[in-house]
Amino acid sequence: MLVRVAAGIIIREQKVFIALRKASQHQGDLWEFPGGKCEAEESPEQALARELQEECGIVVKRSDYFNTVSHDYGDKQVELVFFTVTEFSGEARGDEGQQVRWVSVADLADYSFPEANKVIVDALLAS
Ligand SMILES: Nc1nc2c([nH]c(=O)n2[C@H]2C[C@H](O)[C@@H](COP(=O)(O)OP(=O)(O)OP(=O)(O)O)O2)c(=O)[nH]1
Ligand SMILES: [Mg+2]
Repeated sequence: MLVRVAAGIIIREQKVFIALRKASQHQGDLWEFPGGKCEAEESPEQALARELQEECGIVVKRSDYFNTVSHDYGDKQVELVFFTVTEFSGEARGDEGQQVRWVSVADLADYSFPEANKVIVDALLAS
């Protein structure tokens, strides 16, 4: 099963917004950049905007392509399209009951992310 996912690296005042995946979800109990699966006929940008509104309650005003990561989890193959989100309206929150946090880029090293995120987190830490 190959799924295409759009995820947002939401940045405000040098901090990044991350969310904890629910234990019951795939790659559960790990931190993520919020986002979700692209529906048929939906571009990654459109999926990103929809998912961030649903999961975090924000309206994306500016997103920029960051990187694409393909990863095989064995039970699931994902193509993750990451965007930075630097302008949005609303206050980012966990609208699906998920724990959320604004963390400084350097502190991302203290959080456990799914394996596919390693290259992204490393790139942010090096930036
Ligand atoms: N959103 C997000 N998903 C990630 C990240 N890293 C990573 O490996 N994934 C994987 C976990 C999942 O297999 C898939 C994303 O699925 P999802 O659970 O967010 O999808 P969704 O929001 O549409 O949720 P659902 O309808 O399946 O509940 O991508 C990440 O940083 N953010
Ligand atoms: Mg999601």
